[in-house]
This record gives sequence, structure tokens and C-alpha cells, in this order.
Amino acid sequence: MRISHLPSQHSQTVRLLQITDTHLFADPYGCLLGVNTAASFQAVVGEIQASQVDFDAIIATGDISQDHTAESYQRFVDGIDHWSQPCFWLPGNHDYQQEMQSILVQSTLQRCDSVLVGEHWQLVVLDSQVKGVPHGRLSEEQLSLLDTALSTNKDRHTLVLLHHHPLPAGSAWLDQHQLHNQEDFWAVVEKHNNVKGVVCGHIHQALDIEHKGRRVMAAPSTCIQFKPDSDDFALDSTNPGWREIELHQDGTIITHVGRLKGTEFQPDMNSTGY
Ligand SMILES: Nc1ncnc2c1ncn2[C@@H]1O[C@@H]2COP(=O)(O)O[C@H]2[C@H]1O
Ligand SMILES: [Fe+2]
Repeated sequence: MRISHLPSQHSQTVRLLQITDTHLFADPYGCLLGVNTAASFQAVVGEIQASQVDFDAIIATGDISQDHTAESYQRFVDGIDHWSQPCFWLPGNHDYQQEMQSILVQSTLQRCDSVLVGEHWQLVVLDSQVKGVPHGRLSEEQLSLLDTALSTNKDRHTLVLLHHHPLPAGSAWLDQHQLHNQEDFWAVVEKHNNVKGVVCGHIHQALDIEHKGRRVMAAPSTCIQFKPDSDDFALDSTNPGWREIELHQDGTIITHVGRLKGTEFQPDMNSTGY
């Protein structure tokens, strides 16, 4: 298992910044359904800086690239380069792991399976990608990695990270692309009592609910947003954004979604998919 350490800084509270579904292109003018994804990503990074968000690490929860190019991954690296905090990333359905592995190893970026965070927490970072299709699945290997990390660090509160949503989000078109073997995932989680939360990307909308006694959270994409509770594909006019997550030593999670202001990054609302 690839294990990393994140020492807690000033206090025992650890702050994470979730950035997800950037869908970047090699072309700086590349657009997804009318939104220039490089520009919206840069605007989100700029707004995080302007709002002086305090964080100890970035978690990038997949779909970093839309065109699978090394240049698109380099664009992500360049966008967060000015931050000295580490970035832990995992693949989404749109990612090409070969390019990711070669580009996202620079400076502070790391692909690891488990991060021991301060004295009280761990992150388990899972790969739910099934090559070439939009839905997710956790292999036997990933399920066993989760099980091992939870039993090895049973005294640490745990936040599990994966790209695909491990429960229906309430939109039929999107739920066909959810984590297909979610019963297997929850069976492992329910064997242990240290999982306090699960964080995903993929659904391009904010979510913060309780499921099987654990917190499940998702963040807005840095580009286009999907309309919640819509059985057919539909975009939402809410702005690109991010999620901040505070992990407290007693196991409490405090979280907040931040978004851009203004109307610069409205998608083509009549789009029917991509
Ligand atoms: N109209 C559509 N119907 C079903 N799936 C779609 C549609 N448009 C896009 N998708 C896929 O659904 C995925 C959901 O989010 P992704 O960013 O992974 O990328 C999306 C596409 O792969
Ligand atoms: Fe996505």
C-alpha cells in the first residue's frame, strides 16, 4: 500500500480543499458545453486565493482531463503550482492513468492509497475507474485495500475518497453511471466503525447527506454543473466551485461549498450531453 503522511499544522484540525471535474483540454480555448474549462478552473483557483481559504492539502477527485492529453494534466499542475500544500489525486472515468502518472508526480502531487493525516485521521484514496465507460466499480483489490486500511488504522477517523457516487444521486441519466458495486463498498465500510465520511466527484453538483450512518459529500465541478433531481440530462445554472472540509480530532466534519460569483461561466443550457 502506498502510504503518505500529512502532518497537522497549527492546530489538531486538518483542512482539505476539494477540487473536482476540471475537464481540462490541451487547447487553452477548449470548451465543454460552452464553458472554457481552463478559464473556469483558473477563476476558481483565483477565487479560493482571494477568499483566503486556509487548507493543509488539496484533494482532486477525478476527471481532471477531458481530452486525455499530457498537456491537459500539465495545465492542472500549473494551475495549483503556486500552492505549496500537497495535492492527493485519484482518477475519474475521463482520465487516462498513464498520462496522469507521468505528469501528476511533479512537486507536491501524489497518487497514494492512504494518507495518515495528523494524529487522528486517515484518507483512503480509491480508484473506481472502469476503463472506457462512464460508470464506476471497485475491484476486489481496491475493496481489500479499503478493508486493510480501515483495520490497520482502526483508531483513526477515516475519510474515503473516490470519483463515482456510491449511492443514487436522484437523476436517472446520471445514476446509470454511479458506482455499480456500491453494496460491496458499503459492506466493507459497515464492517468498521471508523469511516466518518465519503467524498466523491462525478455528479457535478454539491451534495452533503447521511447514508448508512456516514456523511457522503460531493463538490461542484470547476466547469459545468448538472441539474439535481433531473431524470434526463440537464445542466444547472449554478456557478463553478469547490468544497472545503475540516476534520476535527473528535471525528466531526465541518464542510462548506464555495462558488464563483457573476455570470461569466454559464454553459449552453440547451446542450443534451457530451
Ligand atoms: N446525455 C447523456 N446521457 C447519458 N450520459 C451522458 C450524457 N452526456 C454525457 N454523459 C456521460 O455522463 C457522464 C457524467 O459525468 P462525466 O463528467 O463523467 O461525463 C459524462 C459523460 O460521460
Ligand atoms: Fe466529470
